[in-house]
Amino acid sequence: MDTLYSSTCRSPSYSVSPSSSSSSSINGQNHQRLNFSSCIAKRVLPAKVSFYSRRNSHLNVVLNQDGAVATPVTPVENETPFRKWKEGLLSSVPSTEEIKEPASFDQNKDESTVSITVVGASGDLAKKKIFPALFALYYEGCLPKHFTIFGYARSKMTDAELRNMVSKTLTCRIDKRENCGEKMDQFLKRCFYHSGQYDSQENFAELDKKLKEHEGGRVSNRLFYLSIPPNIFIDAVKCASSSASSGIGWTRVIVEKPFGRDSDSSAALTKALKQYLEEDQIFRIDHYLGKELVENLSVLRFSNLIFEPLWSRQYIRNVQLIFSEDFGTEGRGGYFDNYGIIRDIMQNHLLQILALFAMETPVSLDAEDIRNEKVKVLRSMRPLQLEDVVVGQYKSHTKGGVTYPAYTDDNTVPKGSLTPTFAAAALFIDNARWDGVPFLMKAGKALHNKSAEIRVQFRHVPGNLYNRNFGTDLDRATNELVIRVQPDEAIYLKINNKVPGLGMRLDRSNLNLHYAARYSKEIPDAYERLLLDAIEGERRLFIRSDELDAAWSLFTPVLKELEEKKIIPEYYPYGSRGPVGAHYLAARYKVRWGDLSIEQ
Ligand SMILES: NC(=O)C1=CN([C@@H]2O[C@H](COP(=O)(O)OP(=O)(O)OC[C@H]3O[C@@H](n4cnc5c(N)ncnc54)[C@H](OP(=O)(O)O)[C@@H]3O)[C@@H](O)[C@H]2O)C=CC1
Ligand SMILES: O=C1O[C@H](COP(=O)(O)O)[C@@H](O)[C@H](O)[C@H]1O
Repeated sequence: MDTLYSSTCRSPSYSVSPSSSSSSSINGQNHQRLNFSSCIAKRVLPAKVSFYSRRNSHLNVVLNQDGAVATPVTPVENETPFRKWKEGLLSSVPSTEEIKEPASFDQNKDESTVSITVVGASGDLAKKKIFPALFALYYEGCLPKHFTIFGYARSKMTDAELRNMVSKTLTCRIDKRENCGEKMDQFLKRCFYHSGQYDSQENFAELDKKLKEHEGGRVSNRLFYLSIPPNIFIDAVKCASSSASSGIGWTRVIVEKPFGRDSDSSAALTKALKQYLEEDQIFRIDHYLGKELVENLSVLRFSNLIFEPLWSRQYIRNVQLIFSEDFGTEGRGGYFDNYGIIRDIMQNHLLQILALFAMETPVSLDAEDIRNEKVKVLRSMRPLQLEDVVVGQYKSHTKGGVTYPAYTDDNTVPKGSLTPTFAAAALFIDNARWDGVPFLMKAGKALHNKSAEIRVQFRHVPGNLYNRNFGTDLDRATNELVIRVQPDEAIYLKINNKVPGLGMRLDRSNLNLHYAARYSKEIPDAYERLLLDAIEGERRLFIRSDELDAAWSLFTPVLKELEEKKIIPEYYPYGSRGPVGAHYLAARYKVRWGDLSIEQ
């Protein structure tokens, strides 16, 4: 059978049965070959994808490798999500956005525009990630025909100055360099700038006027990316929604973390956002969900028979989620000191990975089905205890004649700050699948390497015939699955193997899927995937408010305790492997950190 592709195309009027999973099963009479260059066609999705999860402004088709084959079944205007829901064909109520969307939108798809406004365009994230990701999408042909990008910030800049700033950060795909300079020029011509205050209705109304000029009377869809400090989120949302939202078409807002600093502040932020936006207009970004290997977690688990049966307390001894960076917080100390590593990395990135890893099989790949399962995991987690947390902070260290600073050497960090730059925690999911299995997390700045990985340590083989070949250290003989999220993406499984020869010597070897060796294509940056999803209205990789509440409920009590009791962090040298307390914590649950073993 052909590889199945699911695609969203721009032509109206046809829809396809999800069960049409091969060209032979497609109604013979009305085959149509569609020409399109939509980037989505290049994204392979499993056949059983929920075909109504995407916006009704797109046509979903079943494709073979070299093109699209669609069966016209029912005109799209008769198949709005609202109607499908009423007819019992959708499991969840369609979003207000979907209900509001005018029927004519589909017919005018080619004539609609998308305007992307980067609020805080002069800042670090915009330069480092957002503009380069937008260019990469353009480069790959993933942006709609009519699109405009606006930078918005207080800094005074002309369009030319913005373009100059942006151009310094653009790069071309290493696997496709042709016409790169030309593409950059074309992209930059679509970038504009408007200077304004974040709390000025007047300034946002000026932006609205400029956007309208570019939209040229077409159906206009608007995406605002809030790349600004959190204390000005609400002002910006208020002004954008009342003075610059789209009159016809959708308006969406991507909100960057941090989403509050505890349960109360997060709930207050959500409440304030919802004064101006519906939940389905809010796209809370966690860029780890856009990383290739994090997205692959569900594929690995749900489309390979060999993993899913092992995915429980019956076979898994412990799961480790490890994040480390080999640089400190220099330059971001002002932000970081108010948050610390638990809020910066654990409560969001690592916890999101844990939820995806541990969730039950969702009903479908629909955003709501996946998020429903994730939230169940988060709500099944045992409250985190202070004794299950270790905190550390890096101190100055001199190596090879170079002196690396302590966390508190940064001028923007208060002297004597106790903010953790390292933390380790033992978490438990009190449900039938994971009862008693420790989920260990570890995250730190200024460590010996930069990496993010998931390690799954399996149980011992009962009555193992080869036990005597392993000596006394049976833990070393257990299987371990490693999902290396970054750098140098890989999935490898440590197995025991006979060393070739006449004797019976065993060693541990890796069954290794090394991405650089297997795939020639460059892996897209997480922000590319997430921006594209936001443009398409795909919410699967964004955080829903109940997920956020559950994540904060887990960490808020322990964060409060750490702060109230003024727990002194364990100091570790810059560039080291972190505080020794992390080993004691793991040992309490009979776990050894996999990243610290000799053979990793
Ligand atoms: N940088 C990163 O790597 C990451 C950032 N984030 C989040 O993304 C968002 C943006 O981050 P980043 O670009 O680093 O932030 P910046 O500190 O660079 O701020 C972005 C822009 O906001 C404006 N700004 C900064 N401080 C204030 C202030 N006190 N009052 C009003 N405006 C201000 C400035 O523009 P102007 O003065 O021109 O108006 C600045 O260029 C934040 O929420 C951050 O937490 C999340 C993950 C990673
Ligand atoms: O959200 C954040 O992530 C970065 C790490 O992201 P990565 O994609 O480079 O791994 C981290 O440095 C930063 O402190 C944190 O706010």
